[in-house]
Amino acid sequence: MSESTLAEPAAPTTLLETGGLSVRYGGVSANSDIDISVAAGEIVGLIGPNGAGKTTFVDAVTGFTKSTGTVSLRGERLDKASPHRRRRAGMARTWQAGELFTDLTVAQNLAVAVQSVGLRAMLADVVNGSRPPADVISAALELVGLDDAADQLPGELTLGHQKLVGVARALVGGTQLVLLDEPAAGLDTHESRDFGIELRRIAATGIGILLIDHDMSLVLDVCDRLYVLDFGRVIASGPPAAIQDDPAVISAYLGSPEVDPDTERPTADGPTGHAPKETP
Ligand SMILES: Nc1ncnc2c1ncn2[C@@H]1O[C@H](COP(=O)(O)OP(=O)(O)OP(=O)(O)O)[C@@H](O)[C@H]1O
Repeated sequence: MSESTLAEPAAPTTLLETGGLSVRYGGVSANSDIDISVAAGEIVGLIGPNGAGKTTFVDAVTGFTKSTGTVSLRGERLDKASPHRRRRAGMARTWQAGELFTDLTVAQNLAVAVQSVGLRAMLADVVNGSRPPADVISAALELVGLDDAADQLPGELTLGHQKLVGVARALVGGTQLVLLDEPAAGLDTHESRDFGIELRRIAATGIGILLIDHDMSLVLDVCDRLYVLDFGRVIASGPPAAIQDDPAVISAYLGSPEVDPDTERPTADGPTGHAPKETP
C-alpha cells in the first residue's frame, strides 16, 4: 500500500476565521476579543442569552457594523471590505426579520438576492456563459430541497419551507459560508427537526454554517461545535455534549437545567438572558 493511501484525511478547509473581533456601541462592549472559526462542511452554533452579542457578531463579520480585529474567509482578509465585497467573496447572512416578499414567487424572491450579489458578478457569469441567473436560482433552491417550489408563492408553502427559502436566498451566487440569525424562529418541534435535517444536507455539500438560535434542541442536534457568548465574550466552546455540561454555560445561559424527559436535554425555553455590562 502506498504512503499516500495511508495518509490521514485532509483537515477541513477553514472558511471563516475571526481574530480578536470587538465591537463597541458607546459604553457597551457588544463583542470583546472574539476568535471563532467555521470550516467547510461544518455547522457551528453561536448561543447565549438575549443581548449577549450574537447578532452583533454576525453584523461585524458581514461588515454591517464597525469592528476591530480580523475577519478572514479562506485566508483572505475582509475586515476592511464593504458588506458587498464580503458577499461577493462568498459569505452571506440572513436577518432576524427576514420575511419573504409575499406577492413574489419563490424564484422571484431569490432573484432579488441575485441582484444584491452584484450586477458585475452576474454579468461576468452571463458573458462567460457559465451560469445564467435562472441556474443560480435553481441551484440555491436545490440546495434546500425546494427545486419544485420555484413558481409558488411563499404563502402556499409550509412555514418550515418558507424558512428554507430564506436560507436559499442567502445561498444564491456560490455562497461558501452562511450566517443564519435565528432561522428557525416560530417553528414547532417537528418543523424544527426537519429544518435541521436540511441544514445538515446543505453542510454536506461543503458549505459552512454559523447558526444562531434559541431552539436548543435544534442547536444541540445539528451543530458540530458550539461557542457560547455572555456579555460579549466567548465563555465556552466545544462539541454540544461538553457545552451542555459546562457549569459556566449552565449558569449563564441554560439555567437550572429544566430537562425534557424525552430527550434528556435542556428544554428549548428557559434562557432569559441579560444585556452586556456597561464598560467605562
Ligand atoms: N446598533 C446598536 N446600537 C447600540 N447598541 C446596540 C446596537 N445593536 C446592539 N446593541 C447592544 O449590543 C448588545 C448586544 O446585542 P445583540 O443584539 O448583538 O445581542 P444578541 O445576543 O443578538 O441578542 P438576542 O438574542 O436578543 O438577539 C446589547 O446590549 C444591545 O443593546
